[in-house]
Amino acid sequence: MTAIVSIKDVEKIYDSGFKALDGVNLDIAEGEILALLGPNGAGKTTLISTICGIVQPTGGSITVGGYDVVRDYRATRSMIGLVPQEIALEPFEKVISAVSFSRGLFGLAPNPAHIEKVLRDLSLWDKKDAKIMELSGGMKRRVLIGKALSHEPRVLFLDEPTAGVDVELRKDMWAVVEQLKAEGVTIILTTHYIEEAEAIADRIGVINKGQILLVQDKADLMHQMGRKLMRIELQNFVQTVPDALAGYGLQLADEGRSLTYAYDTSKERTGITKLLNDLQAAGLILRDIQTEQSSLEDIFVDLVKEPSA
Ligand SMILES: Nc1ncnc2c1ncn2[C@@H]1O[C@H](COP(=O)(O)OP(=O)(O)OP(=O)(O)O)[C@@H](O)[C@H]1O
Repeated sequence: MTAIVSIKDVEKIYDSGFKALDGVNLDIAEGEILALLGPNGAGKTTLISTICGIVQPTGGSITVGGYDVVRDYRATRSMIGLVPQEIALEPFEKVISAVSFSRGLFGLAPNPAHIEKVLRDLSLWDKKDAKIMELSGGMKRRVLIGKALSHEPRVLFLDEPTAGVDVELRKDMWAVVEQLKAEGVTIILTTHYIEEAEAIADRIGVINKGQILLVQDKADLMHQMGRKLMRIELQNFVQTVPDALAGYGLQLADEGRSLTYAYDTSKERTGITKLLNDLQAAGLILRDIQTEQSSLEDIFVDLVKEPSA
């Protein structure tokens, strides 16, 4: 993997003494969409801010395109577009001026053709002369993306791009992200919405209390989610799993009143039919059967839950 962003042992202790990042290591591949999931206060914004050079890490190092974000700040910042969580726009400004002005901030010459492309891609071209105050919330968010894309960045950070946005607009936003990816932009987004990570990410990272708990290909996670658990309630109690059923990896539950069987729904053969026959042959009578599917949500909740005291 060619990493465009490389984060090594990054730590951030704020002046208050609070440790918001605690030894973060993460490589982000050129052209991927990485979703960072985490509960409130997990450190997502702090992590993005350190990569963008807005917050100084108190330990470790970060490179973007091979340049150090602290030492070579101007070089790295010019490669990055940042769409912040909060909408901070000048209400009386016109859409096209807001987006063009952002490009100027990076010391780049005007490029009306690029600005037009950005506005067209974001379906904002017909609103180019509208004042920001005349736009809907969803359009304002798209203006923020337009500003972040005005200087042709290679890496785009989207901090909670669809917080408080309705389902339809959320899907529009996902389509915009997909299109940017097709153009080769690397995208890192933070989100509270698990379905958002499921819908658009190539990889999913989970962060909690300043630590990365998991970074995995979405496809692998989905595979993990394809695992189901079957709980077989029995009429008769059993003390141990009968030898004849040893090959199934069954677990005793409910003090011998149930057996659980884990299987992979993505496999052609789940083994369920044979197991049910073998249960009968072993003299076990079934009272009920339930199945449970693990989801990304379960995985996420399991990862971030507080250990019980
Ligand atoms: N400037 C600051 N000084 C002190 N503590 C801060 C500062 N900025 C953030 N924090 C703390 O660092 C922790 C991580 O905050 P951060 O905004 O990075 O989390 P987050 O994962 O983005 O949360 P959310 O999902 O709520 O936006 C929080 O406990 C927050 O209170």
